[in-house]
Amino acid sequence: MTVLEFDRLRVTIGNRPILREVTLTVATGEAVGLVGESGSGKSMTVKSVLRMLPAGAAAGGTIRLLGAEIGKLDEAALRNLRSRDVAMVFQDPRATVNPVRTIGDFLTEVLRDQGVSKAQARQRAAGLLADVGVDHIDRRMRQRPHELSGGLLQRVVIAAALATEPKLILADEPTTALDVTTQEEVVAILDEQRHKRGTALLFISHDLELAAAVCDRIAVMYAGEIVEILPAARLHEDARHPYTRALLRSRPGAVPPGARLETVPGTPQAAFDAPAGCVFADRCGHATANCFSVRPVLRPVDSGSAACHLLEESPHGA
Ligand SMILES: Nc1ncnc2c1ncn2[C@@H]1O[C@H](COP(=O)(O)OP(=O)(O)OP(=O)(O)O)[C@@H](O)[C@H]1O
Repeated sequence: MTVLEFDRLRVTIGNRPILREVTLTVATGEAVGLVGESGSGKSMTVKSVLRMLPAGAAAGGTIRLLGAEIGKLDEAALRNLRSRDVAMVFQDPRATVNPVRTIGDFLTEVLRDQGVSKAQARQRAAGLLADVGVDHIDRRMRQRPHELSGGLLQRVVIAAALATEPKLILADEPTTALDVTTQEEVVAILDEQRHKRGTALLFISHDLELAAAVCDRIAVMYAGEIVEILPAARLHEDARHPYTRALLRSRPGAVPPGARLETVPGTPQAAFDAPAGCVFADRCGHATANCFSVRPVLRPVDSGSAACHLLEESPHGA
């Protein structure tokens, strides 16, 4: 069953295109990673799901969440989805948790909003903290956010996200603000808990390898478009789009220690000044005249799909 479906999602701000024809699905219990460089449109895609786009933004195409078309929901239905069926985890836990309330109040409030009694809410909150690996639970419940490290606080945010037993978690760079060891621990907790509960996950990251470690499928974004979708387990073997391959070569682990690291040539493009044809054409070492004039669409390639003329049998078929 499909939990979330983007069908040719387009977003513009003023008359600037931000997202162009984003088509992607997330199935029940599936984890999909949305990866790409800064400005590629990952956050805008996620914000579209709960109609949280910035003022002045307009969306086209359709998004279906648990069968409901997002654009057609009234405010009450949207609030229900936000408070019950979909949870969000952002980069900075300190921006999510009220700084003057205790951790216990923060968690029990989420549960009380679901109609759970006060005593039960405290018990469930303690259980959730244990699930995400928080120790000294009684003390933590009495503490305020500034008394907890970033990693610990992000665990609290994950506990709150799990509290409503959502069908889908939207995680936007949930570990970017943390140091590497803490990052791994927090990602492992998210991974373990969503597997245990069968929760679907849309995981936003600029880090391909991190996304591949926790996701079933990876969607690679560039300049407001998805250029490739492939199974995470086949990332290195099956990546075919020149941009995905360039990203993989530019990872620190891709070269032996001391060897010079490759970078993706050129600078990232924004959707609004992308060329008429392929968005990656002017950074691609293999582009032909066709790539600059005709826009490629996602087509099946190996175990996934890619939008690249060079991978098509008939280069003019797009
Ligand atoms: N409030 C806004 N007003 C106008 N343009 C915006 C706004 N927020 C983002 N953009 C533009 O939308 C495009 C996509 O941005 P988005 O934040 O979705 O990228 P991202 O891939 O999530 O990047 P990052 O990893 O840096 O968060 C960028 O070109 C960005 O400059």
